[in-house]
Parts: sequence; structure tokens; C-alpha cells
Amino acid sequence: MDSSQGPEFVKGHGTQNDFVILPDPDGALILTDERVQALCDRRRGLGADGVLRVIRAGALKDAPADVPADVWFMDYRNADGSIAEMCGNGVRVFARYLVEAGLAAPGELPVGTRAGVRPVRTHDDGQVTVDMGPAKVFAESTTSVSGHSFAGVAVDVGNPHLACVSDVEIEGLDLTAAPPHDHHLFPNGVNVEFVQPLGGDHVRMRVHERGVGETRSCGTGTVAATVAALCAAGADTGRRVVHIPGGTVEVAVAATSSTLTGPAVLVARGHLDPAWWQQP
Ligand SMILES: N[C@@H](CCC[C@H](N)C(=O)O)C(=O)O
Repeated sequence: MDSSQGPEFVKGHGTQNDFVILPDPDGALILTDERVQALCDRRRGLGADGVLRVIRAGALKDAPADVPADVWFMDYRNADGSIAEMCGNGVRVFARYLVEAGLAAPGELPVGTRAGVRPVRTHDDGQVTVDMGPAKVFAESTTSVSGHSFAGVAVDVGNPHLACVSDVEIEGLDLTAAPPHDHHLFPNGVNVEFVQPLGGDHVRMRVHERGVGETRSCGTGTVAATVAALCAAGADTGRRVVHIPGGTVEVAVAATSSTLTGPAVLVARGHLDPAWWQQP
């Protein structure tokens, strides 16, 4: 890196869930909560829902032991600086970056995450498929928004979700504040999805994300939404086309795993100003 330049960044999104990508293979950057918050701030920073640091698993102290040291690891941070175990849209954008940067060949590639290694496949049409691992229902719970009460299922997608299926018109829900949740069931917070069946395999979804707020899409959330929609239809496995404000993804749920397929777009590349990086 030229000493007159700050760290390199790339901006990208998956169905408008947007991220700042920070290439940092050896873990040289000191990625404080304050820097993540500033990077994600849409006025004083670049603006994003989260940060994806690109680091070799062997260079990250808290990488899970089952992630080989030479695998590229997605060190994900929410906009508030908090660490989350998994980010489904982020993994797609991360894989797109690895291929565009010449760090991985197109096609099948592994990505390390705090939920373990996730196999990813990049497609020539710009779509990316992630094997999201098992999505496990572990309880039932409730929340309430805009005067409506919602019953939902707690789903572990590597990170925690409460996915609520109803016939309520979700467009009108006020998601400016975090929906209330059971703190005993979700001691580390929760992502809350509101799911509206549209007929056939199609559902509409909105989400309030832990550590971010309402986002235009949440990949792990679309998996939780699909599990909940299948449950509501009396099924354990199947597929759903999930329509989120930022676009459309396809989710398939099998007995022991799930896949998420959707677009991944790189928007811009550049370098942070060195003075800004020192005092964001
Ligand atoms: N938007 C992400 C989820 C990011 C993490 C989530 N906010 C959490 O804290 O668990 C996705 O695409 O899955």
C-alpha cells in the first residue's frame, strides 16, 4: 500500500444488503467497533449494513478450529460493530470479490465463517449459490409491531432468527425500532423476519436485523423465512422464492442443509483517506 493511501476498500451488495469489503489477508488492520461504525455511517463514512474483512483464517485469532488456516475467512461485522456468526448476502458478495480480485477461481470455493466453512458457487450469470448449512427450528416465540401480534419460529442459521409468517400486509409495518423479543430465548439478540405468503412458492419478507436495523435484505433471514413458511405449510423441506425490498433470492431447504441463491454486485473500489482512517 502506497504510504500516501489508506486501506483499500471495495463496496458491494447482495439484493441491496450492502457491505464495505476490507482486504486484509494478514490481519494488519486494527478493526475497532468505532471504525466499523464510522465506515457504515451513511453520512460520515462510506455507508453500509456491515463490514466484510477478507483475511486468511490462520491470521484470525477467533477463527473456528474446523476452518483450515489457508481458507479465505469472512470476518463479518454488523454496522454497530458487533460480530455475527454468519451473513448470507455477505458470503455471496465476498465470493464475488475473491473471484474478481483473482484470489479464487470461478465456480466452487470455500469461505470460512464463524459458523464454519460455507461452500459457495459463483455462476456466469452473476448469481451466487451458498450452502448455508442446516437451518434448525429450536423454539416458538412471539413479537409485536404496529399493533399486531406475531407468532414465529426461532431458527438457528448459524445466527439467531425469529421468523413470523402471517397474512398481515407487511408493507405497512413500522420497523424503525427493534421488535420486542424474548431475551431468555435470544440472549445475544435476534434478527426478526416478517413473512407474507404470496401463493405457490413465493413469499414476501421484511427484516429488522440485529446490530443494524431494518435492511433491504438479509440472506440468513431469507433462509429462516423459508423454514417458517414451509413449517406453516406443514412441510419440513422445499423451496421458496423470497421477495425482499432489495430484490429476489431463491432458497432451498433440505433435511440436513439449505442453499441460498441470489445476485452479488461489486459497486466501487478505492482507498480510505489515511487521516480519516486514523480518526474516523
Ligand atoms: N444481513 C446478513 C445478516 C448479518 C448478521 C445479522 N445482522 C446478525 O447479527 O445475526 C445476512 O445476509 O445474513
